[in-house]
Amino acid sequence: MAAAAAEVAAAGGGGEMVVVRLPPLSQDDPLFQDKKRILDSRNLSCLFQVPNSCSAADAFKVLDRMIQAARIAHMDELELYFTGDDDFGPLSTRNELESLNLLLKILNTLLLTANVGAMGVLQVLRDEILIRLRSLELEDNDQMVVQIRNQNMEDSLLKWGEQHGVKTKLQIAFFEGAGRGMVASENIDVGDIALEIPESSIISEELLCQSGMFLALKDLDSITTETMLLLWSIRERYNPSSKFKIYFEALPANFNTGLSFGIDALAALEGTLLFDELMQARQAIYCYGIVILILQITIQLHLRQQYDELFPMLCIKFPDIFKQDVGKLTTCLIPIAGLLNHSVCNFIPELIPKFSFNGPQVSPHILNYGRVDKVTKSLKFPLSRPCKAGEQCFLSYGKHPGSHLITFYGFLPRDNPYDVIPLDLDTSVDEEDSSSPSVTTSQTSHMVRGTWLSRLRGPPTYGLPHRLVSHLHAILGCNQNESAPEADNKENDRMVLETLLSIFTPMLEGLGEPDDFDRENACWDVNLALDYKDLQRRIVLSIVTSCTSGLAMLDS
Ligand SMILES: C[S@@+](CC[C@H](N)C(=O)[O-])C[C@H]1O[C@@H](n2cnc3c(N)ncnc32)[C@H](O)[C@@H]1O
Repeated sequence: MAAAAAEVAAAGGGGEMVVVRLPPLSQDDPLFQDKKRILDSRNLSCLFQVPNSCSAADAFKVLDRMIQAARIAHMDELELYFTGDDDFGPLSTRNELESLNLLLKILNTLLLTANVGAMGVLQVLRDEILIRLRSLELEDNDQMVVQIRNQNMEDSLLKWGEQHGVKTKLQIAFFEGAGRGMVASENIDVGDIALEIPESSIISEELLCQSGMFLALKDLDSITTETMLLLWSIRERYNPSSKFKIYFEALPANFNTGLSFGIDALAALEGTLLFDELMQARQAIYCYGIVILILQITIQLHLRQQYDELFPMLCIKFPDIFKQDVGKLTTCLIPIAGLLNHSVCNFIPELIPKFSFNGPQVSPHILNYGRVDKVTKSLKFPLSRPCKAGEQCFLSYGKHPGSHLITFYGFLPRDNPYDVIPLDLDTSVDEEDSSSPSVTTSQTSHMVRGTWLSRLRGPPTYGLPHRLVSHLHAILGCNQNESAPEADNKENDRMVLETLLSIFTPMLEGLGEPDDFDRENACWDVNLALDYKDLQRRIVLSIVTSCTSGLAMLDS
């Protein structure tokens, strides 16, 4: 947070004001214009003033506006696309966690230097944010099932970590369907550091640079950091005196991901987006594999096999790590932190009707961990929301759709807001033709997702994305008009819903009926492929159902 010093300004009536500044929107943000438009339409800026002497109720009114501004600043592309301009939020757990944590950080910084007058109101604001963050705990009533297993290897790994300066409030446990994960060994609050890994225990390019292998490889043309890390890891894995011996021994014996799908699983996926994604990823690996094979001859190691084994692990990228501090490093292996399981940012429970899925409804505890602390020379994993003793602590691997998570990690989360189906409408209209200036009707790339994630089911959008609906109104030449007779507007809605039905009904038919498969005896990859197909079917079916019930509403 840039210069969030305690600022106190004189108010008109002689009283004093606390000034809270949010970071201005970055002009480099591709969503800058959209965000600015929404902020302006709500008369919000990044500057807020709260009189020192105001009541808690008045302070909360300003806080609500601060939170609104923070939510808009943290909107991602999907939230912008799926959220109507009049949706004040909360928009998603991720958005809410990021927004509240930003405000908490600003208020904590202000409190460090605040005068006595400002202290009271700042504390009221900070406490309210903590209450809101702690209330997100309520979601964790349905965790993954713990399994009792021999975990000598995992205990050795934690002991190894301790000896190498790792500090942690987490233990390792086994979970049904997810392998190992990390569990809070005590109550950990918002902002507490759950895990701290010294830079010297991270397998990164810097470590590589200190090895003899780096000297041998660095002059090879087009060798990437990932390849060098891979080669280093393969050799180090069999080095009996390696500092990382225990870490390598504790790696999973096999990685079951989409990249290792067999022919039956691929056949089940034919015609889906995941099929295309898997083919592309395999192609990329094939090219990458050629580089490896050349190197294999050069350094005479039996690489291919280990390459296949290690590739997914090496795919675990931490793109933000070292961003500011070291600059170029992007990929690294982080012992112990690599045991944190992923949770998608589910929606806030009161907003998501739980009729669609009955599985675990959890959201990540760790969202931001991207920087090596220059002072402590360690990578810290602070909590963005509390984790109670005994509960699994989840990390967000990023805003990934299910297809990506299957391809590289081998699992498919439920209720993932990033599971969207892209829709290319190849007609565009001049924006001037649109009666609604807030909608980019020339945008032809649209998308849909499960309509169970929408708050609005009735007109004007019937649970469908407002941008898509507005675009269709425009290209069908049937824009809504408040002064037109109701029957005309209904007819316009009908045209849009029927057009959508004509797109999605064949798509649903193309996905076929749910397979009458003996799931119990099917291989893991076929089951995962079928889960994915079921999810696609459920998304498309929800669109068809929303259109059909919209048409029924228009009839009634
Ligand atoms: C970085 S590792 C996490 C530790 C891993 N569970 C282990 O036993 O080593 C990533 C792998 O954990 C599993 N995983 C992570 N999050 C999961 C989730 N929410 N559901 C199911 N499996 C998950 C997947 O197998 C994934 O490839």
